[in-house]
Amino acid sequence: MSSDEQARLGQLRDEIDRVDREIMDLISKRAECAQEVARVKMEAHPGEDVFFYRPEREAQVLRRIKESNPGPLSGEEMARLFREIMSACLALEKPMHIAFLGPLGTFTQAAALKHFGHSVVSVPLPAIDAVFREVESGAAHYGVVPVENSTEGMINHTLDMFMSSPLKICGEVQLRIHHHLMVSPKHKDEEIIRIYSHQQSFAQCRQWLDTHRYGIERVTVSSNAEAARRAAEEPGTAAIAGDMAAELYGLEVLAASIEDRPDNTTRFLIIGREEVPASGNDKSSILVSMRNKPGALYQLLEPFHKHGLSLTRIETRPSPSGTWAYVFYIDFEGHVEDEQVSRVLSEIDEEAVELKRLGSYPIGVL
Ligand SMILES: O=C(O)C(=O)C[C@]1(C(=O)O)C=C[C@@H](O)C=C1
Repeated sequence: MSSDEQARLGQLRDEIDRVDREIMDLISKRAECAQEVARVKMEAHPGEDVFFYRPEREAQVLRRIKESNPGPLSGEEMARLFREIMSACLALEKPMHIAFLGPLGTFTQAAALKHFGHSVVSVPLPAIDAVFREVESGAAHYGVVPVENSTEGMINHTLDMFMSSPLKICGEVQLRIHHHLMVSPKHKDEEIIRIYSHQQSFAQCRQWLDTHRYGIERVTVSSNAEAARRAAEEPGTAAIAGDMAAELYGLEVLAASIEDRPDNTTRFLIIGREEVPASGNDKSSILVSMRNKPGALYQLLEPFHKHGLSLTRIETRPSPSGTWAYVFYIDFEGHVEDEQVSRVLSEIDEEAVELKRLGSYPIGVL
């Protein structure tokens, strides 16, 4: 290294050290403000269940950061940094217990960390209904469950849980899903005779498997983290799973991003016990059952058209009790506090056998 280069780097690193100290002082000031916010909330609601996590406020903060970011870091990158700062500030107020479809290393865990940041207590559970129960009982503050995949469609188990659960949808988060074929470095010289994965992951990589690993036995297991765990132990096996599972079980990636569609994305819902106030850019979800008669679907959709509300999804599910002919799961833009939304809902209510409001929540920011 030339002495000129050394001198220049020395100056720049001194500058970086100075900036780091300033950032640290400012983050500490921000954390003290969050602690003060917690005191104010507790004083205002003595003896009550205080909601420290404010999804609408977090969405507003992250949106503002993205919009006002001067660069050169991208808006997404800057928002991710602030996501972690807010997560640490919230943990000072109250550490959040987040239940999710486990085990550790699943895409649902990755979605939970993307949404809440890393300063949370992770509660991996073996099934979607167990996540609902954990939040319903109050053992976890919030839950994270997958609801739809861009390649494979809806996750019906999650939709069906809302028919009986009192929980509300408090948020959504989308995750680009990259699947990798992975093996244990201990067994990598052996011929692969079996591949483990979750049924959804097999479906999302079907064409790649048919082209590149045709004829190898495919064994479906409960999650792709479980697939990675098995591949780590059993010689002659591989797993299809994501980065977190590869890291957790020390597997080596043989073929990366083998999903058939490059835009393969899963949407996850955040479930909780309380309703979320409007954030300024929100979505709502409802379950509606209509009488089995001609024009029922038209009657259901007409108020949305009349009041100019955009539907983002409509799904039909079979009724759990024989009394409902159809159950429609509907997502649309807007918040129940909006006048048009409350008009649409009361018009639907007049025609429906049952209307269940699942919640209004900020449109995913990250
Ligand atoms: O504004 C609040 O209510 C806070 O508690 C502060 C704060 C933050 O760090 O900005 C922390 C947690 C909440 O989820 C939202 C925002």
